[in-house]
Amino acid sequence: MKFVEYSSREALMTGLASHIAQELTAEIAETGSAALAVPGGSTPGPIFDALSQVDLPWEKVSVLLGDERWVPETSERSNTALLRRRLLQNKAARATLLPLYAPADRPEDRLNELSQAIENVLPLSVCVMGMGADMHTVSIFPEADLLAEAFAADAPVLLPMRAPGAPEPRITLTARVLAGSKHRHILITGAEKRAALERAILINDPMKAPICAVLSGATIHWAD
Ligand SMILES: O=C1O[C@H](COP(=O)(O)O)[C@@H](O)[C@H](O)[C@H]1O
Repeated sequence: MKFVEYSSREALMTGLASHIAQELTAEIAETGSAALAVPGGSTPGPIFDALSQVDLPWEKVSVLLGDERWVPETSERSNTALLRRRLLQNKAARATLLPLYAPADRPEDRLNELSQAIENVLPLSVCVMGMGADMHTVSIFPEADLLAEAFAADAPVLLPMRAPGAPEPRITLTARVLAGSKHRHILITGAEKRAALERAILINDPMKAPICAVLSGATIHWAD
């Protein structure tokens, strides 16, 4: 695990966006295509804005979320809507979105079809993850119903997830897929999340602090 501290949030967002762009460029040069997984929530918007302007062969890039709230894109809680609004714009409009939501009452109803499209692009080239102050990452929350399943070595690509800290059902990539990505980045801002990360490192138990499952080999990017 590597920890990088930036002088400001702006420096973090532009620095990490340029790092991601370099990794995608190298992957496309080597294999002809790339898959980028990104977080939702309130933190990554400025990285999406910066990335959307980067000159890349975006038509060779598949983009997916690490997790989604099971709500339609018309909801203000939709991570997919955020992605469409901030990342899949400008030059990055040519990228292919692999959806984590399809209209249905429950994630279980669409899990197979959503998983199949993702299976085709594994391993992920670049995976950026966020973290909540409760130490969850993607939608793997402490006390979630399928917590142990999300950490299994033979876990499926996607799992539905329900947790006390999440107001709606979720769908999430599992730890196996996240840890299997070629490049892994964790994006956190502010003193509260830094303290939560330090607590997680001390706890060192993914069942209590899910972020622990993806720390090994990852670079943590932080600014106050
Ligand atoms: O619910 C979620 O939370 C985490 C953290 O979000 P933030 O608003 O604190 O940045 C996010 O990484 C995840 O993708 C999202 O679904």
